[in-house]
Amino acid sequence: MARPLIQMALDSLDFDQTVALADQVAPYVDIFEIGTPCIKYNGINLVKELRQRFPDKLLLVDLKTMDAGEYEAGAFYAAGADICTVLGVSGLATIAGVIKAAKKYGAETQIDLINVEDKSYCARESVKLGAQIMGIHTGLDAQAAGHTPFGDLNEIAGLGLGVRISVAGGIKPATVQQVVEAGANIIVVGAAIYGAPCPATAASEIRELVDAAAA
Ligand SMILES: O=C([C@H](O)CO)[C@H](O)[C@H](O)COP(=O)(O)O
Repeated sequence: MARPLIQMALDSLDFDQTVALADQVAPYVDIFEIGTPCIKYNGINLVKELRQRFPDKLLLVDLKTMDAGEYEAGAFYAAGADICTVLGVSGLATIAGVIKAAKKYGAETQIDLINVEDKSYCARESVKLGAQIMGIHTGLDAQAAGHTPFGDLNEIAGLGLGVRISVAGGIKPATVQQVVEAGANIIVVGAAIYGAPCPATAASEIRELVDAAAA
């Protein structure tokens, strides 16, 4: 099995704390995600800062675009994003716009399937348009209501779409093996790292667990 990537969700609103956390966990993760609240609060300068500080990391900007796909995402790809997210619920025209912007910069598009009613249909159509990553995502509010991403992950992995699958939504050490075995290629971790007493230690533990599960 190819080594799954670990994506660190940077969900703080504070610019300096975000950069400091990225510094701490950098040795253990593959992708820095600038989370939606974080990018809304800090804007494109944070993309430029992380791009400059971490030229070897993949940078995902969690725009969760809902409209004006090409126009909105284009600026973030231009600033150095390797991946931008677009909401599956936005519809195929907006998804196609983000994909068009990504292609212009040799970058990638992730479809966030959060709250999409027919996830299989959305995933299939998005792949036809050229999306490279399907994002299985149970958001923070849905997590608080007791939901998990595991059922959706099994559904989308079972389609055999030939694209990478990202999973997010309360992933922690105890659930790493389950999501790797279910077919996730990108493991997104936020609170289980940034909420730990030592984020670097927590990230290191997740790295070991991911690599062991994939071995
Ligand atoms: O995308 C996220 C959330 O919707 C806020 O934008 C989180 O970054 C994602 O859920 C990962 O964080 P955890 O669930 O805390 O692991």
